[in-house]
Amino acid sequence: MSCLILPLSLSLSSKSHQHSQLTTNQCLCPSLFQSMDQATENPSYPPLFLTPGSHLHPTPQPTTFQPGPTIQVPLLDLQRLDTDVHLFQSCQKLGLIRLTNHGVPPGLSDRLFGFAREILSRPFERKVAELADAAVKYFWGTPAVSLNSKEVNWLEGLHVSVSGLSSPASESEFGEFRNLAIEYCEHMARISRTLFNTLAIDLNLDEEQTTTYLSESNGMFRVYRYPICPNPSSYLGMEAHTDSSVLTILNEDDVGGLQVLSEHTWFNVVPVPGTLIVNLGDLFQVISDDRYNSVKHRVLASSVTERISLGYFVFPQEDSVLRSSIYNPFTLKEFRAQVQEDIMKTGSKVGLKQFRKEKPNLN
Ligand SMILES: O=C(O)CCC(=O)C(=O)O
Ligand SMILES: [Fe+2]
Repeated sequence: MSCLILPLSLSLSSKSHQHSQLTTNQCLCPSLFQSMDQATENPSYPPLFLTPGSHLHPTPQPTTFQPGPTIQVPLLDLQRLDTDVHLFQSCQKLGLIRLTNHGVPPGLSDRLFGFAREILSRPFERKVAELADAAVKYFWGTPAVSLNSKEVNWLEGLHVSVSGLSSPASESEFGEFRNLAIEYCEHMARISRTLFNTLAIDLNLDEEQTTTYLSESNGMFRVYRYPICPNPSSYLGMEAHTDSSVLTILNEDDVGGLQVLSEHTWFNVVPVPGTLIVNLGDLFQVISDDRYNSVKHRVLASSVTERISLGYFVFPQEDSVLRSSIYNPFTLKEFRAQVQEDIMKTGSKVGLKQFRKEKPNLN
């Protein structure tokens, strides 16, 4: 029997999530009702994610999402990068590495995870009210604060720009969280700079490019919570995407769910405590003339356990022109504008294809 969830009106922009222009849905699927106890009347969950009986449940995707085989992510020691011949090959092949010996104190990560959990488990209405105009922004149902995705992403999160963290507006409610986030982002900046400087050697970047193609002050920090999902084969925690950054650093709890696409297969990335995952973003692919790969990834939803992860994204200087033999020159600002325009038009990110000098032959 197919599971019927009948949305009468569901417009999947982040605005529509927030104002719930959703009317009655009816779900006739018994298995969903069985999962109800877990997912359910959690007052901290966005109404969009409440149980099928809540009348606000969105339409499931037609595709089914499943765990895949496990991938061995190359493990690199941040203290030994110079001598680690595997760095370039690892990044080129998969676009993903695991970092050990990265110097982030375990206590700092633990406290940040603790705060993230505490803030996100506040009642939904409180999160919305407190974070409406705050430097720390709350979002749900979409992969990022300003992305109007056509898919429902089974997640909620906090978004803050590194420059926003130092603004006085972020102090009050989030004092302690903010202090930890500042300290954490300083570590992220150090790690991304160390990695980028090493990779820059292989890219033959000159001094100016090495400086301007990575701007630590232009970083972004997000905390994600992936709520329990009654029907995880029909929804993704985060939809498949490549990151728009130069580099992304992920720190996850032990729940798992991250998957990467390699040779047409979705592989599970199994959490390894104490390590960080680094993935290359679109802008790294550009400045490497496609020698390095911006890896496609996604996050599975879970019907059993909530998942928390921390994401740090680093970008070039806003007005720095990225040059490549394969792509037309563009700035970060132009790239972001194009991504937003594509999402508005098509419901998803088109990405680097838009900037290619020679568009791929579609025939
Ligand atoms: O939560 C995760 O592990 C992945 C997050 C992610 O892909 C992103 O923020 O772009
Ligand atoms: Fe991502």
